[in-house]
Amino acid sequence: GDISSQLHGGYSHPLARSWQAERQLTKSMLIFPLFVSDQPEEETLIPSLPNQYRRGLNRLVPYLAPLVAKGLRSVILFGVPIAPGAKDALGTAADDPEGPVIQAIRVLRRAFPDLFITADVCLCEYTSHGHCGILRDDGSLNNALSVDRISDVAMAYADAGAHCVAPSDMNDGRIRAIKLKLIEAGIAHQVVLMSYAAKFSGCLYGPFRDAAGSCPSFGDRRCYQLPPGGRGLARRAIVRDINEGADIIMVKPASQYLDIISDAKELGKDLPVAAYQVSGEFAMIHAAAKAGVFDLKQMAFEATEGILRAGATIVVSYFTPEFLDWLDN
Ligand SMILES: NCC[C@H](CC(=O)O)[C@@H](CN)CCC(=O)O
Ligand SMILES: [Zn+2]
Repeated sequence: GDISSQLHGGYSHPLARSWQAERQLTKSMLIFPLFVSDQPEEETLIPSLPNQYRRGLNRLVPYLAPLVAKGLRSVILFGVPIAPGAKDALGTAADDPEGPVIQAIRVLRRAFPDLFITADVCLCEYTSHGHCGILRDDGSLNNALSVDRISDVAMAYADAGAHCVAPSDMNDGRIRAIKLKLIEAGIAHQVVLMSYAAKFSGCLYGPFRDAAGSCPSFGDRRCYQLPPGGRGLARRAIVRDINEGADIIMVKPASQYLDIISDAKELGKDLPVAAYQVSGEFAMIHAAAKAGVFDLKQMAFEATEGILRAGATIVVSYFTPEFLDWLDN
């Protein structure tokens, strides 16, 4: 055929094939989620989330030290208060100075000075009703009270030393509220604000909710997480959060929402875009590999490289420990 129809030569060698990718997965792109329990000695496997554990404060440093030595650069912390009576309608335990997240921030900052510590900011792990905010009597979210509470919790984590706060609540206006409080406190210059800007309601969070005990006690999150079909709504939420001061835009889940990641990169071309490969995606890959559908490592790479191809340069991934080994050889 004519010259322009010949493409095979351009990817005829493994290195030439790798050159076709705009973005290559590196260890520094990975953020590793950690479930921190309020029981200091706990180390409990989470059955629905392969190889993931709920760990108490005293178990974190021994677990992370070898990972940091292998090149772990960043973690995101999720507090799991399992002490009886820890939960109430306001999620009071979320910013308890003796609570799991604030204590873990302090311990990890001391133990691993170079580790980038992100604190997830939400109330669902701490509220008796399991929703990501404060409710009205009719069960709907009270936006003003929720935004004020979420931004207070973000400030508590920033004050404790978190390098980054990442509100995963999806209340309207929480990015602006957090940014304003950071500015008022004079620390806006030293805290990264990562917004879960386009976070969709769906069926992919089950294993996380098992791990974090964060299932809503009634109803669902459809009135505040985005409807899976809402591409325009996601674009509007992304633009809104960029304008409210987000430093990083996150899309979640990832593989079922690659178009949204691509939109986020188009709308936020001057910001880093993150994507969260959520618990359901992770568990699905493990289950399929166990069922013999494909090789686990190959699929972990294929799914993650697809997330990068869509435009993400930061990936929240439960595969992080494996990638620290896989990316070395
Ligand atoms: N704050 C919401 C937590 C939310 C799950 C949920 O909607 O319950 C995600 C954590 N940010 C789940 C993450 C995951 O499934 O891995
Ligand atoms: Zn939540």
